[in-house]
Amino acid sequence: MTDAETIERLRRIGWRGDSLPTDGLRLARVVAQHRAGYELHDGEALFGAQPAGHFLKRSLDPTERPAVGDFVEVEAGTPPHIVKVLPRRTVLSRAAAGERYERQLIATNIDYVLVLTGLDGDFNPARIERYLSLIEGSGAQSVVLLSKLDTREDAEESIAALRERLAEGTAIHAINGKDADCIELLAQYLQPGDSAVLVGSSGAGKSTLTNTLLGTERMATKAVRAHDSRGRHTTTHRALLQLPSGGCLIDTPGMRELKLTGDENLDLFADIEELAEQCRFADCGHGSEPGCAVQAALDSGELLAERWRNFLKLRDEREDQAATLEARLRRQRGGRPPTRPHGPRGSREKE
Ligand SMILES: Nc1nc2c(ncn2[C@@H]2O[C@H](COP(=O)(O)OP(=O)(O)OP(=O)(O)O)[C@@H](O)[C@H]2O)c(=O)[nH]1
Ligand SMILES: [Zn+2]
Repeated sequence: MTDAETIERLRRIGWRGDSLPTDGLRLARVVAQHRAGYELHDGEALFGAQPAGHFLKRSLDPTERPAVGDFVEVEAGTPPHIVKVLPRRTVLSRAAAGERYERQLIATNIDYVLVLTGLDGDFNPARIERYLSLIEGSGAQSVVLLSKLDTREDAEESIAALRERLAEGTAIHAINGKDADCIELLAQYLQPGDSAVLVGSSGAGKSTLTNTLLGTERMATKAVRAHDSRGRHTTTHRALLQLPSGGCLIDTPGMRELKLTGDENLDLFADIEELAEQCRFADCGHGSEPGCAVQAALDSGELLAERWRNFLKLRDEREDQAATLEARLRRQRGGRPPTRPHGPRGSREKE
């Protein structure tokens, strides 16, 4: 195969570079990670690989290890070894409090995260908001897809409420995942070289939409998938789907549901942060303190109670996680209190 052909193949699975590695190394994309190793795709076929020794050092920041979505340089061998991870253009990650505080990569080099929610019983604007906050800052663009439009006659109301709630300019499309019209509608996010992931809770319609996008190249049905999950080989066939539109869909178990834990970015609530800055006390708890701008906004209706509750929920989760982590670190240090980077906070009135 000529270099031009190899480059063409790699471009089709999302690579943006223009020169191939030398020294007999080849380029490939990580499409799945198993306990036993990595599953790679070179634009033509899948193959297994192991990480080179330097990726296994305990001292290595885990985010520097190969992750799903990465383009990597591979050394031939039995098995082949991943020797280098190329720079990432986007990084989807979440905070993980394990043995030590670390960031856990979900996927890299993803251009679009399609957040799918059914307009049926599954419809939950707060959950959509939390998905978006997880994606925010990753470099990937989020696209909200509302499936099962065909099952609702009054969907307009739900869609309008959601639009009102999400940041202006957020892409929102209501679809019937079984209808081939989706192909054209979503083509803008699945252009040649684009990488997308489809996330959403069970039953939202991810497989249905994937099948529609694949057209004739049908994906395994639910029954078949249950069977497939036992055999690694067949499961990995689904890991990277090249769509007729030219884009590719990375579909790895575990990514589909993008667990909503960790330090979701709170930037989506910038308006609330701004409000809080106007409170009289710098450490206002936004309860019954005099001069609380948040309470005033809630009273006047400027701030919706539900939005405020969502903000608190997200913040509490983050604080819980930080506290758990701190306690664990303290135990490891033998009970000494943590050293704080800043002094104690008192009730300071703002100047
Ligand atoms: N009427 C209608 N039904 C849909 C639509 N999308 C999905 N469904 C149905 O909803 C059910 C669940 O769809 P799936 O595609 O299996 O959902 P999933 O998100 O892949 O679910 P998991 O595999 O559990 O993660 C199926 O019975 C689909 O036929 C839609 O747009 N309209
Ligand atoms: Zn306040």
